[in-house]
Amino acid sequence: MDTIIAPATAPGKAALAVIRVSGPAAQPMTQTLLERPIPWIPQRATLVRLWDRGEFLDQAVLVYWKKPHSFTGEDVVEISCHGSPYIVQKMVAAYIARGARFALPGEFTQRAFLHGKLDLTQAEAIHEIIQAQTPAALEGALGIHQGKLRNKIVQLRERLLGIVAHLEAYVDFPDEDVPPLVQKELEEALDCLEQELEALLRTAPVGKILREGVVTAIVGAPNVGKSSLFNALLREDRAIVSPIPGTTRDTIETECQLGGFCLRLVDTAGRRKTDDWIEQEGVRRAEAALAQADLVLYVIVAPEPEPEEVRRLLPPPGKVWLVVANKCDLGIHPDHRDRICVSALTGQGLDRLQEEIVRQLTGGLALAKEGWITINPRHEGLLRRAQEGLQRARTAWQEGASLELVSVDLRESLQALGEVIGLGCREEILDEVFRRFCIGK
Ligand SMILES: Nc1nc2c(c(=O)[nH]1)N(C=O)[C@@H](CNc1ccc(C(=O)N[C@@H](CCC(=O)O)C(=O)O)cc1)CN2
Ligand SMILES: Nc1nc2c(ncn2[C@@H]2O[C@H](COP(=O)(O)OP(=O)(O)OP(=O)(O)O)[C@@H](O)[C@H]2O)c(=O)[nH]1
Ligand SMILES: [K+]
Repeated sequence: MDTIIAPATAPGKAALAVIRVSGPAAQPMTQTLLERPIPWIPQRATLVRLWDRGEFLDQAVLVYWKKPHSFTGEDVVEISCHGSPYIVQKMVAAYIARGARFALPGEFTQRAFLHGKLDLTQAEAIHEIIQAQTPAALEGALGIHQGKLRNKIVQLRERLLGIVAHLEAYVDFPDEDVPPLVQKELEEALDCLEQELEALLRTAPVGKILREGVVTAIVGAPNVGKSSLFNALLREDRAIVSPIPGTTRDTIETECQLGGFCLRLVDTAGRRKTDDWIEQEGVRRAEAALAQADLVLYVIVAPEPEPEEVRRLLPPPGKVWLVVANKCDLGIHPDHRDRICVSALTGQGLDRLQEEIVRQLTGGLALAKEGWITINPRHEGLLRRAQEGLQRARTAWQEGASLELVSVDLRESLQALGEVIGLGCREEILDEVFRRFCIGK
């Protein structure tokens, strides 16, 4: 295994910069940079002076982690130097000159995974901890980093393994039928597994919006108060409001936090001035424009009767669609008695709107038991595969197929569950996961 190096802190000027070196040569390479020898006591900070071929580099704090008791499971040296990009560059160059290689993105975490320090869900969670945009996203990522998802998957896998073992015990005795009592027991165990997979799968949509933000569209007829509502929602958490120029398109995206979610108000600025689009281009066009939204706030006016288009527009499936009656300070028409009524002007009802948005986004109580633990798209694909395996096994079982065939399907499920935590994953899949990380992670 070669020795890798990368700065662990972000590029740019800062009080400190941390450089991390991992691999068998971390210690001997560092030795050649030290002004004088040090005792190399693991996990202790040592103040050192570093030199490279007669050039003074910096005074720094060095921490040595001895294999296997390190983040990566290899010998690790961490150098905390002054946060000058030049110092960082020279330090890295000094190690490269001694045979180290600049680490690929995520390579330290990849090595931690390879040495069994983390499973794949925990490794992924490190990236998510860093990327978290909201307290809820962070809470979920920290939970997965602690092993909550891994434990769940390990438990499901062990139960399935038990079922397979039980079944396969009968394979060797083709003349014996599986006793009815055992059959019933196995079927119940499979049912139970399927339900738990289903519960995990249901967290995927929340996971998506926790990780990527909630693409939000505020729509409605002209002058109903869309801009005002937009501003009123932003005021909820002004500190984190930021206009971010879109990276892939020329649109301006504004983010705001709402009840633990990051709302991404996309394209509203551009569309705001031509809001008569409903009349102009018809309902179909309107639905197409909303296609990318996760959350649609359809604004109408509280003191007026329900407009006809509200009945005409069918909420697209898979989206949270809320009709919000604004300007309730001017009165509430009986049509809207059961609606969320707000006043963007006075702030009335905004708390309830916020609660309702969160309630709808989290799908009621679906998350309550697991906290904010949600699966990501990679997990989702694998859990679906696992579920399909179980369903095929059930069908085969009910149609009286041979036990061998049933167990083939169950083993396919086992394989998929294993891949969630990184067991038996192809190399390319692992590379794909880790290359999404930032440098030095
Ligand atoms: N300086 C520093 N800070 C850091 C990290 C790091 O690598 N270096 N981390 C990096 O993400 C996070 C902390 N995570 C870590 C996880 C495991 C080990 C580690 O050395 N584990 C060994 C020893 C355990 C022990 O002595 O109790 C092990 O698991 O064997 C270190 C950091 C955040 N802060
Ligand atoms: N009384 C009252 N007036 C409001 C409220 N919200 C908005 N308004 C007023 O309604 C008018 C239109 O508000 P906007 O926020 O510009 O409405 P809009 O839907 O973005 O309008 P367009 O951009 O023309 O589509 C403004 O004069 C606002 O001050 C409210 O809750 N109560
Ligand atoms: K406006």
